[in-house]
Amino acid sequence: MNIALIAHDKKKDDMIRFVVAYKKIFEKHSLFATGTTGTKIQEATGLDVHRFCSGPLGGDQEIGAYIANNNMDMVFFFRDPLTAQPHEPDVTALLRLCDVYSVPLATNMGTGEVLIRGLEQGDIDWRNIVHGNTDRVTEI
Ligand SMILES: O=C(CO)COP(=O)(O)O
Repeated sequence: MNIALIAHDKKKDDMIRFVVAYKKIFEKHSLFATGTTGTKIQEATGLDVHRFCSGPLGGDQEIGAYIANNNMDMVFFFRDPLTAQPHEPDVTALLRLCDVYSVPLATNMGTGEVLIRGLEQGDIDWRNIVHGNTDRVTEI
């Protein structure tokens, strides 16, 4: 599965702890992230993560394009609901695309726990049907 990992600054520590805790699951999948989040995950876990631009510089939109092209199966986007983001329209657009394409999305660690366990026990396997025989990007 292709998995996107994104965290606003005040949620980056949560994201690192989360990926460290579930490294054994994440390492079986292709990981994608916005720039700073991806760098921190790589440093903390040694996992291979494809990094897009930083969120405020277009990274959310790049991940949105993957979703629109059926190239992203799951999104972990740990948002900071208490801090205004300069790129709020991009954030909203990414969340919207998850809903448009029914891509499983966790916006906090609580839901993230459920989603990652669901992934491991096969609850997200229906995404393989959605893929069909389209040419999917699994790595760049
Ligand atoms: O701002 C972000 C998501 O909206 C995250 O971007 P970074 O991972 O580059 O900090």
